[in-house]
Amino acid sequence: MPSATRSLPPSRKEPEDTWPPPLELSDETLEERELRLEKEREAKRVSDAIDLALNTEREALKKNAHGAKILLLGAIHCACSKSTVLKNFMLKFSPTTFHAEAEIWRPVIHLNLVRSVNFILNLLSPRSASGSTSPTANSPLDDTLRRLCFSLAPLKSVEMSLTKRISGSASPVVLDSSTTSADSPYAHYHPAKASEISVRSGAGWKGLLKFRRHSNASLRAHAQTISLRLWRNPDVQEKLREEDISLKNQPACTFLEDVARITQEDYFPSPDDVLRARVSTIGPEEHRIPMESSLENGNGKDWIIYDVGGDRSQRGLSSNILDSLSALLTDSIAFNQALAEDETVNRLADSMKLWRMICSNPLLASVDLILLLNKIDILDAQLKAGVQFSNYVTSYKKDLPNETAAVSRYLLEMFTSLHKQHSTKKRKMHPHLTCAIDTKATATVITHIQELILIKILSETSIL
Ligand SMILES: Nc1nc2c(ncn2[C@@H]2O[C@H](COP(=O)(O)OP(=O)(O)OP(=O)(O)O)[C@@H](O)[C@H]2O)c(=O)[nH]1
Ligand SMILES: [Mg+2]
Repeated sequence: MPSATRSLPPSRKEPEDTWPPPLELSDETLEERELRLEKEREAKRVSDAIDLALNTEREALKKNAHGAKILLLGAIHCACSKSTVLKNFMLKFSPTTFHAEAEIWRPVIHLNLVRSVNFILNLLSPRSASGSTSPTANSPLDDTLRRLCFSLAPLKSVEMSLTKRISGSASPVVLDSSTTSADSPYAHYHPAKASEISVRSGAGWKGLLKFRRHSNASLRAHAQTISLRLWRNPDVQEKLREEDISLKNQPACTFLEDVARITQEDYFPSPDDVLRARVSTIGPEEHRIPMESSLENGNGKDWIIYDVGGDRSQRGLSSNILDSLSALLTDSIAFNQALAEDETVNRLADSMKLWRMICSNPLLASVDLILLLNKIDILDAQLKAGVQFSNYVTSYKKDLPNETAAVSRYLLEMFTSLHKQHSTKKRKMHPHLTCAIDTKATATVITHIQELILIKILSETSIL
């Protein structure tokens, strides 16, 4: 028989560190009490071991983890704002680095300007008889324009030397309308078809530009002629209208408005200039964005953005980035343009196809999706200019308003419903309509993305 002794002697106290605090069990025998305490000590040992393991894991995660990993998706060579979105991230999170690098964009901005000028000169020049597609082919160039073309002819070699500096080769990787000869099939400029100077991924091309400040003396010498006699020349503007060319929708071409400012000897590119500067990137890139303010991201870690590139049929995802926390599709709302590589495919339709593929990709099933539909400013300008959205997107009824608010709502509904239909698991998506060259508006969108991602990081590291 077990001892019948029941209550504890009142004088005996539990040690202070006993966990959990003793229960007052007046009918507990001494043996039962010992047994209970042993069980409680064991439970505490297990609980402490779990806490220690969790803390060690949390610390290891904090040490090794990056602030966030983002997979940047978007068609290549579509000028769908991938690089511009990246520049916005850099400006927001790493303003000192952004400003330090601004100088590198100076020759790019000058090249953008020179190419716009040479494109116009190409358009005005008399074409060779064979293969010409220009309406100016048969009309004699008036004397003033001829003299103008002659006086700006040296800019061809300025373009070549800038191209060489930036891409490392005198001829661009891909030719575009501004540099093509008169009988080239590109003699007609079309924004969707215009390929541009391209640089290979990596920071190599920036390295090339870092240490040598290029002289823009030749460009400066022609600044007045470019601005007053060419760009503000009503005949030239008329010619562009006849050809149905809107350079104003090409941010890199809008440097024509700023010739005097950007050709000054001490010109230093502003953030807006850097965002408008255009150089096409080839190949996948990994961008590490250091956080300058640890307050901004909570733990001061670098953010890594993978621009995985891809093509229309397949977007390769490598296994080492599959644990990426978020995927961000950046695309432009190009409802009235065709793909450069296939004239029969509408770019908006292609964007939707890509979005469908991303939503249904099993590898991304658990990844948060963020959608940035860019160039809302161009959409707005086109609708205001009378371009009918319903002519290109036939599911948009003709009696619906041809206005930015209604069209944007419709676009968001289309992308949201594709997400719902094609996601294999239930998850949220975060859509935004943006103008990526508007730094202020984009900063707000990035703050929103940042909050989403930080909540996710914190919950994954069990801090929340
Ligand atoms: N108006 C306007 N222009 C934009 C917007 N986003 C980007 N751009 C401009 O469009 C051009 C192309 O943008 P990028 O960011 O270089 O496009 P990308 O997707 O990196 O293009 P690739 O490197 O060729 O694949 C640049 O001159 C940008 O300044 C926008 O929202 N509105
Ligand atoms: Mg790019």
